[in-house]
Amino acid sequence: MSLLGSSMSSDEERDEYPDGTVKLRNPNIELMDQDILYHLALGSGSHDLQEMFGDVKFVCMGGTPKRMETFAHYIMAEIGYKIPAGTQLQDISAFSYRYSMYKVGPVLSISHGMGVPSVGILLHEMIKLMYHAKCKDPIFIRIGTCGGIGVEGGTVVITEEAVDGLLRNTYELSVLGQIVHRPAKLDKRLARELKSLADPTEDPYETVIGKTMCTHDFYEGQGRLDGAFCNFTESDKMDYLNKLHDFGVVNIEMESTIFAALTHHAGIRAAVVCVTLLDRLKGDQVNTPKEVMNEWQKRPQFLVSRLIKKYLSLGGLKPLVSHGSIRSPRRYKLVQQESEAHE
Ligand SMILES: O=P(O)(O)O[C@@H]1C[C@H](O)[C@@H](CO)O1
Ligand SMILES: O=c1cc[nH]c(=O)[nH]1
Repeated sequence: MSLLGSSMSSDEERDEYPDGTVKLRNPNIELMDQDILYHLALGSGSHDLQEMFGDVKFVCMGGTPKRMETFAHYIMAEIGYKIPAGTQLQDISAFSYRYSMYKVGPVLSISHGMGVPSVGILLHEMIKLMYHAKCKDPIFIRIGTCGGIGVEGGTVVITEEAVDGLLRNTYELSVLGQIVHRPAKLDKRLARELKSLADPTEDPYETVIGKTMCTHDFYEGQGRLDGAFCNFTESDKMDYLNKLHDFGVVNIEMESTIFAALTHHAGIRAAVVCVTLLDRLKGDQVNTPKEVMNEWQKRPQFLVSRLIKKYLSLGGLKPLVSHGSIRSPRRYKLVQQESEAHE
């Protein structure tokens, strides 16, 4: 059985080796002398990727470098991970000038930029990185922001299903001039587990679970009246947003379909957790003060940290040391079996 369980039914093709390492659905890669992960400033020939990343269990992604640097420092304190005195967390991908990546023991924290193409390039390279590093059962989580539909600003939304602008549970792309569809499936059990980690008595905000619509544009694509162009009326917009609401869409963002589709295609468990910056049924402009929004952006991080600590069974108490002991896959396995026994 895989280390952290699996969302795939037995009749589906599993894209993992039996030991839980990530298998690529691309026969070309293993025939190459080396694989350059260009946008990460890493490569299988230039770096010992297994030594650098072999212990990774959680790959956390979000739009901005600042958010992911903040998350790296936050999770470091939460899991009690120590780096040598006098050193600092380094941006591993700094020289790509594209994405920022921080490693905190078993957790990677990476910025993905805005929109499907940007996160798509990163996902290809991160999935290949997991393969080259022989990571076992990594979990991918997007920690994002979004617009809410019928929920207040500051609400945390866990995606149960990602749909595109036509409300299809799929990621569509063109390959060699042909339209290809990939199911945009997230791990429902992981989503429910995240929801169970919300604390309705302690958290001064709501955490909900529902459908997420992923668009290719922030303005017209999300039915905003305040872009540089707009050919529809306020009433057209409200009809559309109400239709989304009736369909069960709780939030709109710009990465979830490809995030769900590529992780599913790679047999990787994944979740999307976003905070709403506004309720789109009440307006279009994001006008909440920056300090408030910065606070809100930490809310998905709190939830993801609870999940990571649950899997590492730390409760924020047991300190980890850099490398060495943290790499024991056996320990992770025992912890997971215990937590499954309690479900
Ligand atoms: O994770 P982030 O906050 O970047 O996600 C959303 C979707 C777009 O990338 C961006 C639009 O403001 O925010
Ligand atoms: O309304 C919003 C807010 C954040 N991100 C989005 O994609 N849409």
